Amino acid sequence: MILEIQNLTKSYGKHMALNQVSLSLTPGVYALLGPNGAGKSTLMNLIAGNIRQDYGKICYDGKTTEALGREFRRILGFMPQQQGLYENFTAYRFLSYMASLKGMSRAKAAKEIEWALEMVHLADNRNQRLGAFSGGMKQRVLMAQAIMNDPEILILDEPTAGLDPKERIRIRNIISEIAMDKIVIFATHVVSDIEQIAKEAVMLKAGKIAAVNTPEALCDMLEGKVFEAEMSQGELERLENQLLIRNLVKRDGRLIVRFLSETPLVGVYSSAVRADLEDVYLYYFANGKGAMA
Ligand SMILES: Nc1ncnc2c1ncn2[C@@H]1O[C@H](COP(=O)(O)OP(=O)(O)OP(=O)(O)O)[C@@H](O)[C@H]1O
Repeated sequence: MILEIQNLTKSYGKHMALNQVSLSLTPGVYALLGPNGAGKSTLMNLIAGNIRQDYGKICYDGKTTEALGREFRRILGFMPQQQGLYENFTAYRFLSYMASLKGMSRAKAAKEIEWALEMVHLADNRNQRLGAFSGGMKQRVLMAQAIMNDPEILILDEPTAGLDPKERIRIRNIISEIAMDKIVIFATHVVSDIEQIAKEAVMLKAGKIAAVNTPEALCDMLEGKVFEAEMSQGELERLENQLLIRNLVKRDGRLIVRFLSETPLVGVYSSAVRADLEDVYLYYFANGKGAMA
């Protein structure tokens, strides 16, 4: 199983949302990280065939997805960003409807719905209306429709958006449980969602791939660029424009500052620390201040 994306390019009018993106994906979870507008949804919608690229191609096991047509759609599960669900439908009716859109027979649909409801822990809520579901339950029912038919490729567009930490963990656990032998693409802004489960992280920035590697290797690349230092408020004010600050903690009137910098500080003792994925995210996509990459 190999999904190859070659030079994928897509513009909306004059705005190039995706610019020559190439990726090679094999079974495992791929985290798609990037700020708002980076092109994550565009990339996922292109793979799912919801929109068409201007240039480039997508191949699955050597054949283009266009040539595969319906055959490709059968092995694909897609969870869109939360949108107006059929609020008056019960969970079961919604899933039956989605199963019929996927062309499943009644008997097959009944089996798949049971399995998917169990997987997302909504078996007891099957007869409740979606309008009465919490945000987390809505996300889980959207995930249920994506995993019906046991897809080989599973695309999840921000499945944890707007969820509390408990629901987020739940979704993450469901993903790791079903990810075996599947190519899973998981878009998120929340680094902690994917830290434990991603085989590789794809850093997407302004429509281009800024980096793609294992979380471990991405952290290795920041060796010697992440520091901690104890400083006074005055020192912080003097230095803050030179630093990309990850966080600050106050201890006994002094500040412990974790920051990214190309070089150690002059005049303040700082020690290099091991980078984590949050640091990597900040390195590529720093909010407010310019990122380093
Ligand atoms: N249908 C459209 N028409 C015009 N511009 C679009 C359309 N869809 C997306 N864009 C633009 O393309 C760029 C990429 O959008 P996209 O939704 O792919 O980003 P994203 O990384 O998924 O963002 P978010 O995290 O906010 O969902 C953005 O600048 C967006 O405004």
